[in-house]
Amino acid sequence: MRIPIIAGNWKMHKTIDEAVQFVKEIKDEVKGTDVEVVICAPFTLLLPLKEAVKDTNIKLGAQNMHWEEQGAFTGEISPVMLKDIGVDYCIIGHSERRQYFHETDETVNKKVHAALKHNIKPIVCVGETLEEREQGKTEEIVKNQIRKALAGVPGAEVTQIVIAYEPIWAIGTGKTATPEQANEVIYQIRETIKELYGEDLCTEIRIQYGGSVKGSNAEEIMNQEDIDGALVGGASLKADEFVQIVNF
Ligand SMILES: O=C(CO)COP(=O)(O)O
Repeated sequence: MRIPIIAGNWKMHKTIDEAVQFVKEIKDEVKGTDVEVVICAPFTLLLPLKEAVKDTNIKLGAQNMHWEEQGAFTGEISPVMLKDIGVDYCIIGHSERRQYFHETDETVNKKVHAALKHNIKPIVCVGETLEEREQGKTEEIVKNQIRKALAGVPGAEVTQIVIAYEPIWAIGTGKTATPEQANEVIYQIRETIKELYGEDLCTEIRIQYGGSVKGSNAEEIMNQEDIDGALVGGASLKADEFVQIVNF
């Protein structure tokens, strides 16, 4: 039985006051849910949010991390630092990081290993561009990203990982993949996990969809057989919209 996970990815948004206020507004509204609720916030908000989510069912995630524990890496944040705050999750390999900050399949893999070592659950993002989809390469691209992201991860740890399928053409564009399109690729991802880790583990691992998820389409997406949750960008910034998605 996979517990669905709905995670907000706030990207580069919100001040401390806004973040704390957001938690105040949603905490009673989401406490009855059966899904796991996560907010992935900018680094500056993690400590105040940790305090704000105390005694709630809301978990905390970061949006990136370095793979080293410490060192001369100006501007970076390590898994040790995130664990020190008490972060539960970290998004790894978001397409915006791949596109704007030179994240590669290799650095994604290093970060996945580092996160697992420090008991931070990685939310690993994969997804194709519009051009790749139009060329019929979606499956090949996504399967390849999965194999490289998980390289060297033992079966005993793989179910700690959450995978987020985020077609790049659906991020922030208002263009959602149809629930069937999303489910089809997520099914293929599960097949890849099956090839790598066998039948049991592939039915345990959670795979989210991300890309223009909002209150009005959350239910049809979440009702798909292989989709175990959502990674929500823009709509996770508005308290009422995020509550609606969590309570789909
Ligand atoms: O990138 C996303 C979540 O990580 C999706 O963003 P939007 O929900 O704004 O399309």
